[in-house]
Amino acid sequence: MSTETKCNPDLVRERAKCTFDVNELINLFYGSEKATKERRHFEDAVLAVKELKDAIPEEYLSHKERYENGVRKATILRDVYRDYKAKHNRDPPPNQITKAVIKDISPFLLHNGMFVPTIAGQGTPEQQAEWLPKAESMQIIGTYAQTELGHGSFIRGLETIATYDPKTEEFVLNNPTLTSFKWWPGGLGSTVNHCVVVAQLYINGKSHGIHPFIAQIRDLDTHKPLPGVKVGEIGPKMGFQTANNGFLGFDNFRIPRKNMLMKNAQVLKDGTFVKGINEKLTYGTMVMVRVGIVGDCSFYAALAATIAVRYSAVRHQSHIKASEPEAQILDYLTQQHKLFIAVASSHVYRNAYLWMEKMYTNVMKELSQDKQDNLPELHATACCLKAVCSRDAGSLVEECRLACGGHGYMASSNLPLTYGVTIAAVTYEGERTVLLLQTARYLMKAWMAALKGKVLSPSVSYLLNSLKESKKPWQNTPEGIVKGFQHVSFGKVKAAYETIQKYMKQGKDYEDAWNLASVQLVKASEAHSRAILCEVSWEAVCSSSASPNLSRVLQQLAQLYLTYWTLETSGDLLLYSNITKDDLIILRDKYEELLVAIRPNAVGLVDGFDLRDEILNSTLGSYDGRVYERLMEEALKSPLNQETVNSSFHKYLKPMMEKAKL
Ligand SMILES: CC(C)(COP(=O)(O)OP(=O)(O)OC[C@H]1O[C@@H](n2cnc3c(N)ncnc32)[C@H](O)[C@@H]1OP(=O)(O)O)[C@@H](O)C(=O)NCCC(=O)NCCSC(=O)/C=C/CC(=O)O
Ligand SMILES: Cc1cc2nc3c(=O)[nH]c(=O)nc-3n(C[C@H](O)[C@H](O)[C@H](O)COP(=O)(O)OP(=O)(O)OC[C@H]3O[C@@H](n4cnc5c(N)ncnc54)[C@H](O)[C@@H]3O)c2cc1C
Repeated sequence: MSTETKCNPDLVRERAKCTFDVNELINLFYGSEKATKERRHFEDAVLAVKELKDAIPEEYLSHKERYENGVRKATILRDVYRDYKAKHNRDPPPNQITKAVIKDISPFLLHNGMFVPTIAGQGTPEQQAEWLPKAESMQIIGTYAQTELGHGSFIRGLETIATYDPKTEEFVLNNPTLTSFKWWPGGLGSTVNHCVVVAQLYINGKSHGIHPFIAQIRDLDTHKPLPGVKVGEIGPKMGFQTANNGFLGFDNFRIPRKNMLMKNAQVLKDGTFVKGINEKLTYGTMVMVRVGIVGDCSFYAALAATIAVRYSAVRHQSHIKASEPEAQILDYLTQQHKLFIAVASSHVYRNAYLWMEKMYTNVMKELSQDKQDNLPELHATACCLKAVCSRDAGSLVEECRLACGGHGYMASSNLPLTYGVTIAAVTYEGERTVLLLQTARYLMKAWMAALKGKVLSPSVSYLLNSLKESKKPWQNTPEGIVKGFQHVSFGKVKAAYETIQKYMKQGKDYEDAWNLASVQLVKASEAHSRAILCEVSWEAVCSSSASPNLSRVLQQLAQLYLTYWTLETSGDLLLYSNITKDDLIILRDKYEELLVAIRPNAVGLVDGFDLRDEILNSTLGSYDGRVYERLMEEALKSPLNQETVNSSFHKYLKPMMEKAKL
């Protein structure tokens, strides 16, 4: 990081005000002092590679150049990872340095994030032995090709067909319609030579549902599509420009029988289909990635908050009091209201991610012993937390962007790109509403079990408690607020269930009643997520090992999150809990007190995310606060500023002006 001496004086003053040890926060956030050291060491190693530095900002490159530059850097980055592993005999520590290098999304994202994990999670030991070493060493490059032009959410409706031919012991892949073409997979456009293809399995004319197959689609030497493969790139998007999303269709393309990933279901040589213990295990990679997305949301909220808080400390505009100099915009309570929730939410998502990761690891361990009891809870929880955190994180990033005024609209602030990337997670890996409805299915089942007095899984056990206990008077404490959110969830789950029952009594069948109640069902899932986020994050803060100085600030942040959402959803709380108008007024005042209490530590808190300038990649957010200098330096990089007079003057403007004289 830059030295204090070169810093903008406002930031120096802000840092001097901080009441806790920033290094302690960094170590707590990333797990330990050792983890911080290792992460920084790895980031240093990456940033020392000269070839990874861009000559001009990516925005000035064409679509094609941007992709090619992305691949170039992704391959260099991959070498750094390999060298680290060879030297240290372990993978590099978790880090976000790809953001400093690729800036947008790596064309290898799907290779590392879904191709390799699907082989590991869905392949037999023999299949793993065949493909994992090649994939991990990048002898082959892959993606996860599931979504099609016609179907993304409803994967049982996928149209890609894999027909087993017992004579040759091969599967024949076909995309019989335009809508059956794979559409979206990252890296598919021009990068990968292999993919996991999710296709409908047919044996002797009988359908056996969707399964994952490994297909080599390009020649390893020439990179040309193999005969029977039609593949290409889908074009520019709102973000993900360097992710190289592509399309793919097969025409009687044959792959050997061993290319069906058979850890779960199997096809024997003679065409006998052997069912797996649970067909939903085929969806396993998606569950893993949804858990990871909660962690990504923490990162994106931290990144946007760091940029916007530092900028707000440096930016002066207008007066709070006419007699005083222009105020730092961070001193306006409205600005604190916009920004501190992003800081607080990043911590909440981080704690929720760590909690989910534990649940995921436990369930995976249980599944390896053929125990599936906790899989539905994992699926339901990953669905709703992914859905709620990604939507909230997108809104927080956008709010941070807006909070930077006009400069937040500059690409060089990195907030527009960050918004494009963050908001994509609302859709990919399961569209928000669709995932919330998955959780609602689970909540309805849990509710029916609660009505029968059955024991419920831990994440929904509050439904049973709320059913048994009479509603207690509201308590304006963090624990009281957590209970309040559980009451809201309880109330919404109950109301959605009763709405379904009402429609069924009116003669509707269950599916129609479900559709008619689905707005309520989605709201019930959201409320359930909020209750989890509040409970998990408050418990994490209470049990943390932080020093008293840091603990005080972390508790303030957690309380800010709880109070913010109490005020945002006060209507729900008035409907479903014993909160009163007076309680809400007390909490409104408390919320304002929290903003004021957090204000002196705002810069220290974002320094505590330890995101270096290269990762922030922002004119507004750098550690030294040289905002105006950087804005000008970046503007001067525009190709339009490399010439005094642009040729369009002679071609168009001058003739127009001369015509106008006639
Ligand atoms: C919406 C889905 C889950 C519906 O699937 P479907 O087979 O139609 O299931 P049902 O709705 O009928 O539910 C049956 C039953 O199964 C349970 N279940 C569903 N999924 C899982 C699961 N993963 N694990 C465990 N159990 C599961 C469900 O709860 C039901 O249980 P009941 O007891 O109530 O009967 C499905 O179609 C789906 O997942 N859709 C989303 C598609 C998606 O996420 N695609 C991602 C593509 S890859 C991508 O986007 C990559 C992005 C880039 C990046 O990551 O960076
Ligand atoms: C940036 C990005 C990267 C991606 N990368 C990949 C990849 O690498 N590999 C891959 O396979 N896929 C990828 N995808 C595809 C992604 O997984 C799908 O777009 C996603 O699952 C949503 O599916 P859909 O597009 O079919 O949306 P749709 O399902 O068509 O959604 C459209 C609308 O219909 C509603 N809707 C749909 N079904 C229901 C229902 N049952 N009940 C109520 N409402 C419903 C939705 O709520 C939404 O409002 C990517 C997508 C994006 C944006």
